[in-house]
Amino acid sequence: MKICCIGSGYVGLVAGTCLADMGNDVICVDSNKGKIDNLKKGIIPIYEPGLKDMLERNARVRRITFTTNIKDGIQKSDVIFIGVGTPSDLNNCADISAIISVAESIGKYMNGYKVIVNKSTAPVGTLEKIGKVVKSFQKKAIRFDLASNPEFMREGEAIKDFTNPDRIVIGVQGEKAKKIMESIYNGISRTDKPIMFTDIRSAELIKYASNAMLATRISFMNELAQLCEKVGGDIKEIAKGTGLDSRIGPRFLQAGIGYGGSCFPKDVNALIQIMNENGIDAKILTAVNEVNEQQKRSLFEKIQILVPKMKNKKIAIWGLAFKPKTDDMRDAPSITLIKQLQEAGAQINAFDPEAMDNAKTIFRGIKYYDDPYSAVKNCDALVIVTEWNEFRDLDLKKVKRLLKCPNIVDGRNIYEPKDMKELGFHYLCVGR
Ligand SMILES: NC(=O)c1ccc[n+]([C@@H]2O[C@H](COP(=O)([O-])OP(=O)(O)OC[C@H]3O[C@@H](n4cnc5c(N)ncnc54)[C@H](O)[C@@H]3O)[C@@H](O)[C@H]2O)c1
Ligand SMILES: O=c1ccn([C@@H]2O[C@H](COP(=O)(O)OP(=O)(O)O[C@H]3O[C@H](CO)[C@@H](O)[C@H](O)[C@H]3O)[C@@H](O)[C@H]2O)c(=O)[nH]1
Repeated sequence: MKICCIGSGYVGLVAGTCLADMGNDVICVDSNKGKIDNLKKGIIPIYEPGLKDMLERNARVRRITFTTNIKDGIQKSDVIFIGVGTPSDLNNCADISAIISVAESIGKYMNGYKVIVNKSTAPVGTLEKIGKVVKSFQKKAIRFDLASNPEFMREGEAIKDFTNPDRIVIGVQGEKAKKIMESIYNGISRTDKPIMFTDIRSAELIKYASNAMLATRISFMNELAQLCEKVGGDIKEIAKGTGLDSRIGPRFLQAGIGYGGSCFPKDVNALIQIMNENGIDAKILTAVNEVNEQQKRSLFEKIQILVPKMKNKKIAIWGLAFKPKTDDMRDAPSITLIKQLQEAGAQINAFDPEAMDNAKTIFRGIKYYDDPYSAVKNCDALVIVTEWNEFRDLDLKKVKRLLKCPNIVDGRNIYEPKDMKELGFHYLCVGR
């Protein structure tokens, strides 16, 4: 199948590369010339395990190519995947202007039947808008079909999630487009993963419902963690004990410093706005959001317990990315924390295995270090913000020797409170 992926960000690039690896001919289009120039040279704009190898393998045989020429991409393809960004606008609604601009180009340049597939997360009704815009920009009537195929990949696990997903959701009308979509995902469906065909509006809502449900679980556990800190109890034991109920399941029950990233915060907000616009008071999701904001701020309050006067104190931070195995800083809880620390007059020493280059575009006045040990030297406290695996096995006796004061605030519960006490740390974590 000849496929064009418009938007070569996280989703477009990972989906495009995997689709090429499944035997399709893929053209990746992006309006950002610098990004495309780099991709042509094999420079990948994101850190995603496994992506570089897969991309190189497919680029070598030209199964995947890159261009800024959207007309070319559209005309040479049978199926067009839209994967452009849908950031929050000033009212916290999803801004779909990039999708609409792509729809205009598709209408203008299409030269034969196409299946137009939206992969970007967008409000219910967006696919119908895309259809109207495409039609209104056509010079003569050319048939096309529409599909909503939301993407559920997680950053850091994106290749695995795309090639071995729990489900593939496709909202589509018409047998022809359904067959084409089925054949694209044949490689995946053969491994017994179900393709769920549904109506277009349900497909659009399934995406928001999934992210909002997961965010709800996290906020619920974070609120319970606050209770544990008042009355005793260990939130990790509570997650384990409740997660053993097969109706609940163990995943996405980790209390921490609040959810971040390019999806949960913006998608929860967008669903709240969609509900409000339709006269529904989004009580649950409003609370999910509020608990998350509170949880992000709570880390600073814990540091203050150990370091009451923050002015000119040195605080080491391990982990800046919103989660491990990515260099993505979008809506990372580290941004809230570092702002609070800097306002209180603290100096920041930071280390992250992958996200420091991106962090440098966000923060001012921070010192970056090449390894976790150098970052803690002479600091008044160490704060664990992202649970990179490499932080779990470090020499904590060495960390204690290097710190000026043996204070650790562990926002991700990666260590055991009992072990830390035995090692002589003043150790605060979340809900235990
Ligand atoms: N990041 C994720 O893990 C993830 C997972 C599932 C779904 N999503 C959703 O997928 C969509 C894309 O997310 P992302 O993280 O890949 O975004 P991104 O910001 O990383 O990438 C979007 C890309 O689209 C390009 N673009 C914007 N307007 C364009 C235009 N008119 N023509 C061509 N290119 C254009 C940008 O230059 C950018 O490279 C969003 O709706 C997001 O919510 C993201
Ligand atoms: O038990 C948990 C699990 C996650 N998180 C936090 O939640 C955020 C999101 O994590 P995760 O879902 O792993 O990362 P994303 O890459 O943002 O993926 C989410 O958002 C994507 C974009 O919509 C979807 O495609 C994915 O299915 C969905 O998991 C991060 O800040 C995590 O630290 C917790 O605090 N506790």
